Amino acid sequence: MTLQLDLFGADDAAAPPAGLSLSGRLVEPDEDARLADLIDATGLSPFRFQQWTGKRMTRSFGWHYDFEGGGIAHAEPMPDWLADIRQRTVSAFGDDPAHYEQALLIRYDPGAGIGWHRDRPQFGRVIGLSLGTPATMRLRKRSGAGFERTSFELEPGHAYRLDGPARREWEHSIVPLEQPRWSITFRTLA
Ligand SMILES: O=C(O)CCC(=O)C(=O)O
Ligand SMILES: [Fe+2]
Repeated sequence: MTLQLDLFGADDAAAPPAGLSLSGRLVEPDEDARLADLIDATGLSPFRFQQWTGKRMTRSFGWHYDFEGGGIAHAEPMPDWLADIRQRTVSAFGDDPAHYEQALLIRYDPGAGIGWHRDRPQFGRVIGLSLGTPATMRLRKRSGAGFERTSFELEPGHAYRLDGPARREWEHSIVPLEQPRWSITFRTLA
């Protein structure tokens, strides 16, 4: 797995964080659209956190993080098409697909993004597949009074993996887009 350094923004001061890896193309454009349809057909619901309702639409399989209760609980098993895409995506990074027990499907409609966060500590490594419009994932890590920052392109049909410092020390976010984007993220349990 080679890191595609040209995908990193030229203005970013920081080197790519340790623990971030990017795949090559795993999904061709015609299949990209088919996967987006399959995601939509699962019955997505607006992300909710306390009184906030996000603009992004989500559905979890395997395990579900309950933002109200603050823990994880079993969710419906992954359908076959999702287990197939997990096989392809996770094995591209040399990992065992069976270890990635959670899948989160997201559709970002125009105007929807995801704010600065680290994924919940109940989860371990994260592998994400991007579909639809290209986007930029921003990364930041506290450094003195400010932040060290970097970013990379989320190319449709390509995947990223967050482990080590990229997973545990850096926060990530995606700016709202004008065209829809879908993602499938797989997580191990911590
Ligand atoms: O859409 C993505 O690729 C990232 C989603 C994300 O950061 C999350 O669900 O924690
Ligand atoms: Fe995340």
